[in-house]
Amino acid sequence: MATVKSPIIQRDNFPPNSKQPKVSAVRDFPDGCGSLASSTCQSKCEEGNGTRHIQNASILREVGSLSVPHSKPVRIAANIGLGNVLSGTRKDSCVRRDLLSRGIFVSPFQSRDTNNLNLTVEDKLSRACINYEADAFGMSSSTLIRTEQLKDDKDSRKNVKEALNLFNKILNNLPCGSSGKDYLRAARIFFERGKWVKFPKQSGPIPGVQVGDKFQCRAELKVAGLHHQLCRGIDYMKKDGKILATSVVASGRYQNKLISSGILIYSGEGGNPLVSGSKKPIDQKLKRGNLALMNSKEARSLVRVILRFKISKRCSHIGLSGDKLDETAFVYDGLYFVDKSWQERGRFGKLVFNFRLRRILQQPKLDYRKLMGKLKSSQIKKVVVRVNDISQGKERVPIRLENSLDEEKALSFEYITSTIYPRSFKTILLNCCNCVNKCKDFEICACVLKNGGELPCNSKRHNVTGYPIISECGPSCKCSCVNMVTQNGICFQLEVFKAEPKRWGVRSRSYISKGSFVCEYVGEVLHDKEIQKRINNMYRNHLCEGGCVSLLTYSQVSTIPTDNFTIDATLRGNVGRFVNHSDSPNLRAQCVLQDHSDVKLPHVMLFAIKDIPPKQELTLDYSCTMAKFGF
Ligand SMILES: C[S@@+](CC[C@H](N)C(=O)[O-])C[C@H]1O[C@@H](n2cnc3c(N)ncnc32)[C@H](O)[C@@H]1O
Repeated sequence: MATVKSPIIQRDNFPPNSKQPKVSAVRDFPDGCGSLASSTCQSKCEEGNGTRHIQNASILREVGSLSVPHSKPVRIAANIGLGNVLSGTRKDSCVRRDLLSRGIFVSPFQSRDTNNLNLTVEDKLSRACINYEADAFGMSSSTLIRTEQLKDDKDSRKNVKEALNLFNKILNNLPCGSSGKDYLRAARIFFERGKWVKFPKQSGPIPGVQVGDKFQCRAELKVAGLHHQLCRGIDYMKKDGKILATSVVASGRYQNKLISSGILIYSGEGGNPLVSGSKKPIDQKLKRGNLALMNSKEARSLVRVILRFKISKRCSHIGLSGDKLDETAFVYDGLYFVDKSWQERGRFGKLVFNFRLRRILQQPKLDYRKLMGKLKSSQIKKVVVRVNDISQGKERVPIRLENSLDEEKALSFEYITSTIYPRSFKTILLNCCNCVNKCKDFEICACVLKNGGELPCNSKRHNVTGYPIISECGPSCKCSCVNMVTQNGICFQLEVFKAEPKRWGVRSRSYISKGSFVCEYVGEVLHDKEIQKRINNMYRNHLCEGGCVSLLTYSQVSTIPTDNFTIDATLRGNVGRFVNHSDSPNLRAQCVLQDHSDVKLPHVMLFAIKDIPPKQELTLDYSCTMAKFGF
């Protein structure tokens, strides 16, 4: 086992016990200057054609709160004429220092390299960097370029996407929720299924994963093969009897800092009372992750860096004023190598290991300002109004309402969870089956026989029948089988949102897999004559003012002749009343009998006919329904 002595450095700017800002690790520089920004150019650089100021190029950006950087970014390459330095005609001491500090030796012979003659400034610099990095990792430059090309491998990317899709399906089939525990459970199930084997740990790029890829949780990082640890920040593997770091996650729990020039100061693991498992602060030990990073420095091996973005903002809530909205995203920042390590006293006065990681230059740059902007605008900025649960606790899962366009709240109806039948309707209970436990004997089970001798759903509770009307096992059945899919209520995190010009619409915050039960279309069952009366009187003004009515006629969704009844969800209904029409819908209506046996007035249940990714609008084909009443 390697023993590495590292100097203990007491940094003046971080005295023991001093409060240092929490860092989630974000840096910010525009295209073209990020990887070239110097950590050694302090504040000014003299240039041949005038003095240029390089402001704050070396400032440690404290980025825990994802604040916009203090200084304006600088285009150092353009400002100080790197091309001339590389070709040896202009001696800019600042740039030379910068390149040398990165270990890039600018050879005076480079200018005589005939291959270099037609190269642009950037090409020259890239070439110098590739050669340097290839040397550093004991690879030829062509090896390095080949590994880069792997990232474009379409099949690998497809594989990673499929794996993540499956993970999300599992997650969304869990009994609701996307908490940390659910992520862990979903990851366990994902790997237990055996369809996907764990990627063997490897250092360097992961085929199919590209710089800038976003992940919602650590479990997704594991599924993609980027970082195998679900809790720890440093992942490592054994190679030739030594442990080497393969990836690190800068999540903000330790005092990591990202310097604007692609340098991450990564704090070692252990001894932090803020992290579960460590009760009181102690000196960090040179073992596990810390030892792995130390060995990686020696071996000059590549380390993948994943940054965690956390955006916290108060948003306008109804009922819960000033509620905090936290969104997290893990972003793959690319390959780094460890070039320096030291110990210093951390904020709890104990010794911590620090590792300086440098980003490999020959990688796509991340535009952090753009990324942050995107995250903020897509997740937070737009929320004008949010109601946490329009069902007010009546549904198993809260039904959120989000309006990012104006301040309307769409609450002018009564939320009900079961369909209201007309007074004249006489409930005739379904015949129950006598099965015990599961309905297995399809030749005897009365419920299965009503469905043509087949269970209408599979073990995943997905609807698999082509029957126009299905019978579920009812409340008086003695079995406890899967054939009660629609009786458990809504399972997905449905969200009502303002969808101009259709006004309100519905989407899911979680992934819905094909065949899943989404929700019932709940409302008042009324005769069409009564509906027409309402349209002519009660709804008239409402319609004139551009409002919507929510009607679903039985003749539209059922092939069985009905007695002209319609479900009106305009005044009383559930989330189903917000499902809009589409010619290429992702939901379909299925007639279901569960608590009564009247085939003319079944429950109308909405099932997914496609895999539906989160945030995609849920739609149904109901054009004829609207036509019936002249819309
Ligand atoms: C069941 S409601 C759907 C929710 C409705 N958008 C709302 O804001 O309450 C049906 C009404 O929505 C509107 N709508 C539904 N789908 C639409 C579409 N594709 N284009 C325009 N309007 C639509 C029509 O006014 C229709 O009468």
